[in-house]
Amino acid sequence: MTATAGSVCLEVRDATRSFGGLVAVNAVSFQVARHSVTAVIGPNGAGKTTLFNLISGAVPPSSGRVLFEGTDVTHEAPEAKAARGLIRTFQLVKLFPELSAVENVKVGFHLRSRGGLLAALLRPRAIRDMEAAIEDRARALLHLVGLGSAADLPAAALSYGQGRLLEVARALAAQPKLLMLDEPAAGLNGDETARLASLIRDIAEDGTAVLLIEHDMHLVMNTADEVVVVDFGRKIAQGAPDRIRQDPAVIAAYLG
Ligand SMILES: Nc1ncnc2c1ncn2[C@@H]1O[C@H](COP(=O)(O)OP(=O)(O)OP(=O)(O)O)[C@@H](O)[C@H]1O
Repeated sequence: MTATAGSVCLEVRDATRSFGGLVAVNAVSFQVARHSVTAVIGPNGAGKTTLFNLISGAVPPSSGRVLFEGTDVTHEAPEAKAARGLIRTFQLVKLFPELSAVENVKVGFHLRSRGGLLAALLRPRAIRDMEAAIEDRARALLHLVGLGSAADLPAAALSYGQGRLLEVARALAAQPKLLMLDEPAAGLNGDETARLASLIRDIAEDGTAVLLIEHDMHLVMNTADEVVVVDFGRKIAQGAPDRIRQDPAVIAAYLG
């Protein structure tokens, strides 16, 4: 399957999901380009979380397709998608509270490094080298998200906002090609949101496509290249933030 070759990282085609008589996601199609940030926005209950579940594999679609890097992954489990580089963080922070920040990030490496681990187990020297490389990389990622000085603190000692940033660092450890963020700014203060916005731009510029659900319009307008707007399960608009802000259908959805 080469239909999404080139600059497209993710393609969602006519994704549909019903729950009983309710069509939570209704024939939604869009693409996410490499090096780009795409935001999915919409009123409460519009279908954003269900759409994310269809893409990550947590919920199978009733119909439609999901293509990742040109391959049809519609019916793959979340773990298989993660191994391909489609990585999602969750709305709830699920960190290991007793482990240090750097240990939490190291957990992220194992989301994608299955084959290499067995080979390393057979060679103790290789394990030590690998562990040292992972430690260095984990500390570099903490530095990137602004938690360099908190590397050795237990995750339980971090503020809520720091915990969310730690979760992003852990997701980056898995070397995503596509990073899916569920409401990453929820619960963050203004400074943390500003740091997160610049971090998201850096991640995209480094080559990882970012797809986010976000209610914080300031973050959306400051980070997204492309905004997909859903309402009652349907895509009602798509485009650059400036255009979306003035779109009559979007304004009506939010006022209505
Ligand atoms: N497992 C489920 N069973 C039945 N209905 C569901 C299920 N999951 C979601 N829904 C319904 O699908 C619709 C879309 O929900 P969804 O959570 O995807 O919206 P959302 O845009 O993420 O909302 P919010 O912004 O409030 O998180 C809602 O009407 C919701 O009640």
